[in-house]
Amino acid sequence: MSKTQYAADILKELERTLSQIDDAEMQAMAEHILAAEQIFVAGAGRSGLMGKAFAMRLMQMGLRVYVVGETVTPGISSKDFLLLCSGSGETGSLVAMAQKASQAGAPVGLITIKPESTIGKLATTVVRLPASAKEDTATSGAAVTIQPMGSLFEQGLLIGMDALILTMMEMKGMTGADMFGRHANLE
Ligand SMILES: O=P(O)(O)OC[C@H]1O[C@](O)(CO)[C@@H](O)[C@@H]1O
Repeated sequence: MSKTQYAADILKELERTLSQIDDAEMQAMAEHILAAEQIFVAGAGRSGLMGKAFAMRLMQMGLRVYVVGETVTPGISSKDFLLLCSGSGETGSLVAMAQKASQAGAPVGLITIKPESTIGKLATTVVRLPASAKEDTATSGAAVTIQPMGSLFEQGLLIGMDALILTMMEMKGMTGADMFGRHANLE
């Protein structure tokens, strides 16, 4: 198949996936994030990279945000919010984080393919992104995506979380210009 046809097929998969996100779930996630004193973001591998991209935008919105595992990340408390990005909702390190945050009284948010997962059951608020999980692509996921492992979920995460940023900017009456002043200048 041609390279541009592959790209066109990926875009079709993404459009189908993103159009199934529930607006009310996105709104609830935005409200939790804006209500938190501090936001902690985590995900494994490529899901985590998308989480980091989201954390950058939260910082540029003027929110106090940390990526879990960084040297400057403090402890979580009940006034904070933990946002986990996990297609499967079963990644071991993230399950442990969700348990610890819950024990500390912090609400947990999850963006996932599987709201019924272990993390989904621990979470206070969930956004379902109906892509195909990395373990499914070898079998039933083939019907959902031509892409390997969690690619469709990870792409959906990036765009879905950018939509979440726009939602929160609207809620706060904020523009891109307001945020640009916080862009890194040591690059
Ligand atoms: O999103 P999940 O299910 O927590 O899985 C994360 C894992 O999936 C991958 O993103 C692969 O698609 C890995 O980089 C990472 O180990």
